[in-house]
Amino acid sequence: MLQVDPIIRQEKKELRKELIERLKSLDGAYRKEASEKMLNEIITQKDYLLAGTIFIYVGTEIEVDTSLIIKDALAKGKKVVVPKTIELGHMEACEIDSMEDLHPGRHGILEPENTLYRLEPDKIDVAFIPCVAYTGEGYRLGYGGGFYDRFLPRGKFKRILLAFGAMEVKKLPVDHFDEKVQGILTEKGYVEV
Ligand SMILES: Nc1nc2c(c(=O)[nH]1)N(C=O)[C@@H](CNc1ccc(C(=O)N[C@@H](CCC(=O)O)C(=O)O)cc1)CN2
Ligand SMILES: Nc1ncnc2c1ncn2[C@@H]1O[C@H](COP(=O)(O)OP(=O)(O)OP(=O)(O)O)[C@@H](O)[C@H]1O
Repeated sequence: MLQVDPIIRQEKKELRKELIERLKSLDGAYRKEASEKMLNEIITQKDYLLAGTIFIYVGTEIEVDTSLIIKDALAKGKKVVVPKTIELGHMEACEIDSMEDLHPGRHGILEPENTLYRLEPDKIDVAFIPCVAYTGEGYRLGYGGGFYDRFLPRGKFKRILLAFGAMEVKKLPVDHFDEKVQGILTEKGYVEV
């Protein structure tokens, strides 16, 4: 069994609550402008340019509007795979051909209806990862499902966090199973960690 430190778990829980509130309170105009800036950043980012297959989350109302990037990637003939949740903590990467392949699933997150077009994680070149908070060192805090901590070790793809700069924090509680990212893309630009 995986050992979870109860103190770290509690710290994450409290921080998550606070940061989800911060995420919700971001101004709509900031969200829109930042999402557009992220598209402009990404289209010049080397890993994205070279990628044949990208794994990218489908942003909700409060997250980055990743539909801009999804459409750009599809228009450029890249293979686009997105998360499809199977059960708590387990997601698979499924290919889409257009935004119309997406339907509301758990928590209203848009996802493909079935796993018919599932792709092995080792076929992914770059993964764009969500968070509710991140540090400059590349640690992230998600909604607490442990989805990404389990998924990321299944492939050797480049891991790029895609988030609002407003969600950066100085420090996060880190447990032994927490997976880091290699790059951070925000509206302020792209940095490697
Ligand atoms: N846009 C987007 N897609 C994403 C994520 C994300 O953060 N953003 N995820 C990032 O991981 C995964 C989905 N995250 C989820 C997190 C929680 C639950 C959920 O059902 N939670 C339960 C309670 C969980 C618990 O018991 O702790 C619930 O709220 O009922 C579902 C999906 C994959 N897709
Ligand atoms: N590799 C793993 N194997 C088994 N369980 C795991 C693993 N990683 C995380 N977990 C479980 O998932 C729970 C949630 O982890 P954590 O709080 O780090 O999620 P998160 O990073 O916020 O969420 P997400 O990855 O879904 O965005 C942990 O308490 C732990 O029980």
